[in-house]
Amino acid sequence: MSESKLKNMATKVYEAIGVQRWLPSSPQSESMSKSRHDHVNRGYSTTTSNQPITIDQNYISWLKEHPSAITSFQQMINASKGKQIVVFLDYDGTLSPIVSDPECAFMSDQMRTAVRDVSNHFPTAIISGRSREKVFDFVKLKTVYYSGSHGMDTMGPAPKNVVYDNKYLQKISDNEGNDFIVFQPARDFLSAIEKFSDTWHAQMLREIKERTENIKGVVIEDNRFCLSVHYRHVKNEDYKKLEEELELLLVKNPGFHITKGNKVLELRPSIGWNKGDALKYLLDTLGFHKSSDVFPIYIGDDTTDEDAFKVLREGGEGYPVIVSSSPRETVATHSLRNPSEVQSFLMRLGRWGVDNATSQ
Ligand SMILES: O=P(O)(O)OC[C@H]1O[C@H](O[C@H]2O[C@H](CO)[C@@H](O)[C@H](O)[C@H]2O)[C@H](O)[C@@H](O)[C@@H]1O
Repeated sequence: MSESKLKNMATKVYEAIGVQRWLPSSPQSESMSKSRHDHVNRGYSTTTSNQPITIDQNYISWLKEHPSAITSFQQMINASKGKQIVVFLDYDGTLSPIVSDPECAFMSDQMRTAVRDVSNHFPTAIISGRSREKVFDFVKLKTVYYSGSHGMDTMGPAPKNVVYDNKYLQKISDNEGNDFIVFQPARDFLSAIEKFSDTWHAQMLREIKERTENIKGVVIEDNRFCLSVHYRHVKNEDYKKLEEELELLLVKNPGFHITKGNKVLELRPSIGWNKGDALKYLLDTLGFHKSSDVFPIYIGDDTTDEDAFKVLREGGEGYPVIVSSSPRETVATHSLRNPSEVQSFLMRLGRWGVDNATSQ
């Protein structure tokens, strides 16, 4: 299927389900622009067990452009005044540390508590490259929206006043009678592929395995609407070969493209839908059609999170936060060093939610 056909199809999907694009227009507030240039209250060097830790000067300069979201917390709260805070989180590298085995990227109980406390006060969604089911298995919270396969498979507590088309957008209930919404914008694409013998990912998985069986260290992960090919354990000299094999695979499967993440190559259907689209879709579903009503916070560490940061920057509102302990090219305005800083930030936000609820 050609790329233009796929694009048309994606447009039709949006029209069919009545997705309104969330396109905020108001300029960046003064307090937000000011907070970008706030002094960053992180030590230039520090010590643990008498061992000096030197912080890279390039990182310090970068921090001035992307101040700590913890240090700037109060400015963020000021900028959100009168608006509903909505929290978006990436999973790997944000809520769990990067580990060498993708199956073992567990979330700590403390992080789970922090996310739960935040979700008790603010609508909260996790948008991940992994399959939705896998993220749920790690997080295990029913109060949160899950958007897997880079936003192509979204599920969460069913909001009121939503019109279901029972194809792309469905309502399901669990054994306890709780209602959930499921939104899969790439569904047409999957069924088109499914017309041929078995499912596309079964075919692709088989072919990737065949093509990469002689490359030591490759780990393939089935993320339902996307396939991840991990190369963290592949020797540098074998990387080129892996890339070439995947490019050859795309020649036979032109409806797919490759994106690059953290030591991972991802095969994705070319439907023009990314984490930024998922963010806009979720805001719309939650009833925030006007940017002036909402203050979205998005925290993520991956290149794929940049699409969501861009949505917030284009709107001039919200709070895009990159998780990185080294200088990185990013459109995020703020930063957190690692998942443990993400946890501190979320704990503070959860506490603020409690205080704010009791003071009202
Ligand atoms: O959008 P995300 O939630 O950040 O998912 C992106 C990919 O994350 C996972 O891979 C990354 O984390 C692994 C565990 O720490 C690590 O071993 C791997 O090298 C990283 O790329 C996940 O396994 C992928 O499927 C996701 O696409």
